[in-house]
Amino acid sequence: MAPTDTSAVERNRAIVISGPSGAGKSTILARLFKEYPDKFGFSISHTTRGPRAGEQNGREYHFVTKDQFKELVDQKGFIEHATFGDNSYGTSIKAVNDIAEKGRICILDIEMEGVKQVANHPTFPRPRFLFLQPPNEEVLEQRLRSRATDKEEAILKRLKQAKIEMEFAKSGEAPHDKIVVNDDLDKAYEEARKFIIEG
Ligand SMILES: Nc1ncnc2c1ncn2[C@@H]1O[C@H](COP(=O)(O)OP(=O)(O)OP(=O)(O)O)[C@@H](O)[C@H]1O
Repeated sequence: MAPTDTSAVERNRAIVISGPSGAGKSTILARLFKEYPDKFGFSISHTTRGPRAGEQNGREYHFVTKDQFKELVDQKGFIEHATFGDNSYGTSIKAVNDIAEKGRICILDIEMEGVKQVANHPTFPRPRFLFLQPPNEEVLEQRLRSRATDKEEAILKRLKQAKIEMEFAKSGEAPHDKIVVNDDLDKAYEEARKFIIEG
C-alpha cells in the first residue's frame, strides 16, 4: 500500500458540513461544486449492505462484510460510522485522505452524531466544521414541504431531529468553526463559500 502523502493531507484539510435536514446543504454544495469543478470531492463510504444493480465496489461504496467493517471500527479506521437497521455505514480515514491526495478538499456531509465522532476521533486531524442553519423552524418546515420529497411522517421526524441539531449547535459541546444561517440563498452561499475557500 502506498504511504499517505501527509503534505497533501495537511494542505487540503477536510470540511465537515452539517445542519438539519432541509437546511440547504445539498443546494449549497451543488453550487460550490459547479463554481469550482476541480477543487472538491466526496469520500467513498464503506457499507455492509450489498451492492444494488449498477453499483460498483469502490465507486458508489466500498462494499465490505460485517467482519471487515468491525475490524476497521476496532482499528479506529473510521472517522465516523453508524448502523441503520441491518446495515452499517462509515467514512474511513483512508477514503478522506484519498481525496486530499488527489489535490482536492474532501467535503463531508455528516449528521450530528457523526460530527461528534469526527470531532472526538483520536488520530484524525481536526477538519473544519461548518453548520448550516435554517432561519427558523417555520421556514424549515415550509422548505421541507415544498421540497416534496418526504411523506408527512418523515417530515415530522426531520423537524423533531432539527430541533435537537439546532440545540446542539448552540451548545458549548459543538465543534463548529462557522455557523451560516440560510435565509437568503445568495447570501448564505457567499458566506459558506468564503469560509470554505478562504478559511
Ligand atoms: N435559502 C433558501 N431559500 C429558499 N429555499 C431554499 C433555500 N435553501 C434551500 N432551499 C430549498 O429547501 C429545500 C431543502 O434544501 P436541501 O435539499 O438542499 O437541504 P439539505 O440540507 O441538503 O437536506 P437533507 O439533509 O435532507 O439532504 C430544497 O427544496 C431547496 O431548494
